[in-house]
Amino acid sequence: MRRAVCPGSFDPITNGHLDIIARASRLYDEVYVAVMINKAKQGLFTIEERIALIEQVTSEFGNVRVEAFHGLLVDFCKQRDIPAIVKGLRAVSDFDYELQMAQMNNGLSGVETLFVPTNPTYSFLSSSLVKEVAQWGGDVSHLVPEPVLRSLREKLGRG
Ligand SMILES: O=C(O)c1ccc2[nH]nc(Br)c2c1
Ligand SMILES: O=C(O)c1ccc2[nH]nc(Br)c2c1
Repeated sequence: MRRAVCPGSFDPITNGHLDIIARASRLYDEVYVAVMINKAKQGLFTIEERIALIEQVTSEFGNVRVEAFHGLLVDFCKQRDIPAIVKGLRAVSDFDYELQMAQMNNGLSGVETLFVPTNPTYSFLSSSLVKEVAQWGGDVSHLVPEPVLRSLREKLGRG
């Protein structure tokens, strides 16, 4: 059983994230989406809301499991026998940090990181930008899945 993990905060999941997860789900038998619990940062969506939204929009793939985690990603991987991390790369600016993390994770545990070039349509996309635009009433309907759009509108009363 070939497993991979797509880690992130997913606050909330965007079409860019969903594209990476969809492509990973076609490459691996089982894909874990690991939602990072970050006590230091109060997100717009709770961990439970993020997990529910991800489960809703990935259920059609049939091989995606969504779980919260805190601490080291390599420990999450070790506990579930996951040898590969799959991450999207939007631009060269992502690469510096991602390379450092990949080398650290591989050094710590042997877990490999595979990079998927994002669909150019989503190169500019991030959760924080979506939240920023939505809270000022901008149209993000083409940037997030429908259930996320509904939740954003409920939370922000706009967008
Ligand atoms: O949600 C995040 O924080 C986040 C960050 C970086 C990311 N790379 N690939 C994916 Br999917 C991804 C998700
Ligand atoms: O949403 C973000 O913050 C974020 C960051 C970095 C990312 N790389 N690839 C993807 Br998809 C991605 C998403």
